[in-house]
Amino acid sequence: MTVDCGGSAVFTLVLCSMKYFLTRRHGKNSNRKESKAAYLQSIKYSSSDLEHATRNFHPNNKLGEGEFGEVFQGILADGTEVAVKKLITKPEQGTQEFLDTVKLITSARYQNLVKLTGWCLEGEQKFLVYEYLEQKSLAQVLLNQDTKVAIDWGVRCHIVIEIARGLAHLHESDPQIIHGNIQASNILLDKSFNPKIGDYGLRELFPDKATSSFGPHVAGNLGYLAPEYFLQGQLTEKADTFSFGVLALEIVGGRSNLDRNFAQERMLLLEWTWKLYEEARLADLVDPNLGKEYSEDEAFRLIHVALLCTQSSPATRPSMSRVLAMIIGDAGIRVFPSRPGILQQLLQAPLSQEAPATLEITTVVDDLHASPSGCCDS
Ligand SMILES: Nc1ncnc2c1ncn2[C@@H]1O[C@H](COP(=O)(O)OP(=O)(O)OP(=O)(O)O)[C@@H](O)[C@H]1O
Repeated sequence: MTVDCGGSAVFTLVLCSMKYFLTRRHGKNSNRKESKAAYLQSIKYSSSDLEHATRNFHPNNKLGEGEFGEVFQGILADGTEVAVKKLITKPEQGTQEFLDTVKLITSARYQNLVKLTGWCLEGEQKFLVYEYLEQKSLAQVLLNQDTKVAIDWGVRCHIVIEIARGLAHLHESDPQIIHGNIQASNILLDKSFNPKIGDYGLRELFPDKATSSFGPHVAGNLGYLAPEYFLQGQLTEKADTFSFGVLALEIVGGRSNLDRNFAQERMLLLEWTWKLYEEARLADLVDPNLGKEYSEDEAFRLIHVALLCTQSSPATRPSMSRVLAMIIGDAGIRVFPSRPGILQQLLQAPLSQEAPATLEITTVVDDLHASPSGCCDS
């Protein structure tokens, strides 16, 4: 009897605590939703705010143009410097999709990601407002002959490590975000050369911007693309790993993944790296501008990891958190890479110094589509 009575008291107590816990959790969730909605409202701008900020989208304020639209430098009414992305969207791309994208981007907030500080939706006009990064993009400071600056070895290592950290964060966030377009122009640098990944979360808004549709813009970035993504549209986090590997080699080498100023065998960075790896001449890959001011151990480690990232088969590429651990020395590198992704081989065959890359690649892929056997498994 006593036991029964105690049992039912315990049962009631358990029920009450569960009810209390669930109510609190529900309360917390709805509070979180409300505060998120309030936050999104607080960073909403009108198009006239942005016109004011960018001097009516004056050409002198234009920072550049990418696959998602033009980017303008602006100063908001409170004096904050921003970069305003004027999205090219189709009328059928609805309000909800855009708002979902804004939510997704704001949810992924992290120190190594370019922060979204505002948005604007008016009719068919859609804008994203980002923090302004003073040093602009890695493509400008590392790869562009006219705008490049000297970046020492320590800073290069810092940049590679922080990009890896940012990508690992995107891949492990809930919901997962696959970038799909990691390249030097999407890595922005603040005044202390801390890198931040830009253009994340936009792939969902532009699902038809598959990289296999050729535009002159896309063709310029082909060297970053994992073969399975380029040829079959298979986008997983391992496609980002591949692009990261190519980017890491660019940072070590101080050159673009495709540089027609070099002789044929050096034109494609990934092919050239593989050749040097096989011949045990990895020091020849390191940017000659660094002279002897770099650590050979660190450079070889980075190159080794980059080759693992660019393996043909996505399954054999490491996750980004593993990549990070290997780069910073928290995990050993126990695997030897084999020849990297097949796309490089496809590109190399018809590549010449004069012909435009788009046509050459289209021809190669047309041939592949005509052939009955798959190419990515080989
Ligand atoms: N937040 C920012 N701060 C400073 N400059 C920026 C910022 N965002 C973009 N830019 C500049 O605008 C240019 C265009 O950026 P955008 O992201 O639209 O295109 P992209 O990176 O060149 O190409 P893609 O669309 O293929 O990624 C960049 O190269 C960079 O110089």
